[in-house]
Amino acid sequence: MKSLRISLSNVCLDVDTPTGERRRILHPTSVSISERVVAVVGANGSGKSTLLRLIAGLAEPTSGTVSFSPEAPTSGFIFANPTAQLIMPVVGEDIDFSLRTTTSGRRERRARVMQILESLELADRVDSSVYELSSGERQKVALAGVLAAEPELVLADEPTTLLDLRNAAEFQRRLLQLEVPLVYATHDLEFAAAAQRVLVFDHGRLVEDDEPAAAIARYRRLALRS
Ligand SMILES: Nc1ncnc2c1ncn2[C@@H]1O[C@H](COP(=O)(O)OP(=O)(O)OP(=O)(O)O)[C@@H](O)[C@H]1O
Repeated sequence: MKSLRISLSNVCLDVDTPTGERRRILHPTSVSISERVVAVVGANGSGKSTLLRLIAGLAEPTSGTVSFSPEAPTSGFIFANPTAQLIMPVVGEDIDFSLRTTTSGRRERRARVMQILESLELADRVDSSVYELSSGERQKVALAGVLAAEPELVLADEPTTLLDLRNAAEFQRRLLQLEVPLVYATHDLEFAAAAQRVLVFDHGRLVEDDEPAAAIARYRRLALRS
């Protein structure tokens, strides 16, 4: 696996509120990540998605820099709600669409789509509407779509929130076994514990950055304090 370092240097993000005020949703944050699997935890509204969006380039810092070494990776973003990211209405077409960035031959793509769906035990759904799938199945198709584009970095924002216990466990296992770096935000502390490093956010600030047990213990204290 290629090594990748993600560096945030004094990154701040301010947004305009509907009342015309400026609000700081990420306070100056500096962090350097080179572990393969990093989890981000924190209360609702603490800044987890903001961090992922900044890393993915979906948001621009108000000040500070986000940089990558040796170079900026192509990234795939997995959202909590897969319906938001499925592009095509039919399962096979959605994966085919993602494969267009890596595979030009139509027949070759079809074979790859079938191979991917077989690995997900969804081969019989190739011609189904994505809307007929269960949340778990849809999330698996969304992941397959993201991975089909062969991203060099995967960012996942609460990817198992909609899934039942079995599907969440299976989906988490798949994510953790990826061969590219993974940064994920989650409220599932068992899932967070499977990372190599955990970042804890609180009110738009990075307040802890440690190995999972210590970081999660800190987050529990913080969350249950009041
Ligand atoms: N475009 C925006 N405009 C205004 N406020 C925003 C915008 N994006 C995020 N925020 C605010 O920034 C704060 C942090 O949001 P963020 O989505 O990063 O939180 P989070 O930790 O991912 O929360 P959750 O666990 O609820 O998903 C929240 O208070 C949110 O309302």
